[in-house]
Amino acid sequence: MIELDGLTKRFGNKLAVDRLSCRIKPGMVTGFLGPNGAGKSTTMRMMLDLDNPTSGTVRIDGRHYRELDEPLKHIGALLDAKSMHGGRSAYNNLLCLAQSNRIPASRVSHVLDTVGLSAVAKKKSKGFSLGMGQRLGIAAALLGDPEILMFDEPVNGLDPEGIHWIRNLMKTLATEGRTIFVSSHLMSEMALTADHLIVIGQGRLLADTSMADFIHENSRSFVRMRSPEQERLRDLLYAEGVVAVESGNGTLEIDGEAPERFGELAARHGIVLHELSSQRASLEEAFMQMTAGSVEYHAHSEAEAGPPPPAGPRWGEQWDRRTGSASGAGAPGATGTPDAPGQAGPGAGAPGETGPGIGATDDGTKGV
Ligand SMILES: Nc1ncnc2c1ncn2[C@@H]1O[C@H](COP(=O)(O)OP(=O)(O)OP(=O)(O)O)[C@@H](O)[C@H]1O
Repeated sequence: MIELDGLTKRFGNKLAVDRLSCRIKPGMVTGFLGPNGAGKSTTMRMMLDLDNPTSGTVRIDGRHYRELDEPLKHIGALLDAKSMHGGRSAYNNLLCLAQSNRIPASRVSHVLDTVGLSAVAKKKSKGFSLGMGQRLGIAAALLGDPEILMFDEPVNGLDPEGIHWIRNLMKTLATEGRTIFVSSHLMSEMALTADHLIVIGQGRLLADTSMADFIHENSRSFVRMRSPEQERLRDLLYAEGVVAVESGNGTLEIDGEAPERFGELAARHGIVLHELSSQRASLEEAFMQMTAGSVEYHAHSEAEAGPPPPAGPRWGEQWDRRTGSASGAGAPGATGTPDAPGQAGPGAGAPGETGPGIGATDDGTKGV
């Protein structure tokens, strides 16, 4: 279990994380979502004691990271796959990490096997592809066989087979009762992997809910009908007291209704239908809707912005009414500069730890 209480991080004038409180529970995959610059990485770094909170606390199984005897045995993390020592082999990178955390060397071969890198174990990691680097980072996270695992964008650079593999790995680890916390920008992937979601925007908690509830509460469900006799159909629906909105391409949309009723109605009146379908927004649409007011970095060209939304009342408007949020708000912010010196460094404070801990390599750079 990871517990955040009022976790706050300020970089100069920039409030990166704003009084974040939540529990990340064992036995499930918890997805961590937020637009660019929302504060996800900063939150994860504070969980690993790589950044000092301005205020608030993080507890890992009831204790601060620094109080964990051998941190890698409690929490494993993939934050930055490129942080391994490039001049060392995959095996030696992991061996150094194992030795400095009193983890048996036998675990090195075991985790290399788990991530599918046994064949290249003796190869220098600087020659690794992005996907191989990700796998090596995941191996490092698994090294101490920890109960808590944290992955920041784990599918970056992975091919479809690799994405499938990491998805199953996370689910299996969760089934074993571990706490799995994962951030990703790939919504379709998150929808397939996560059981629970924590969503932040501009450092603040926007949602802490099950995946099913998140999609249900933040997306519009509607029936889509398309007919070569659209006017007749619309008149018929109107006579039945049903509000149908034209949405282009000859389709009509009806909010929150069951399709059976309209199929039967059309059949009774001999109206030909070319489409009758039940629609629900995807996680991606639900996420974009929820975070619309807290997106910091917007695309401004027409091409980037995509086609204009179809006419008629949209579920976004409904959401804005509920929350009072203004869609599309937020000026482009400044890109961050490195944190001030003096923050908790690699493997900071772990009692008796002589080498790198989580988040550190022995050359002092951030690692896993
Ligand atoms: N070391 C730093 N110094 C100053 N500002 C920083 C620093 N690190 C992060 N920031 C700022 O804090 C905010 C949160 O950044 P963070 O990297 O945590 O967001 P994120 O949600 O992980 O973004 P992304 O999805 O783009 O990776 C951003 O506005 C960022 O510019």
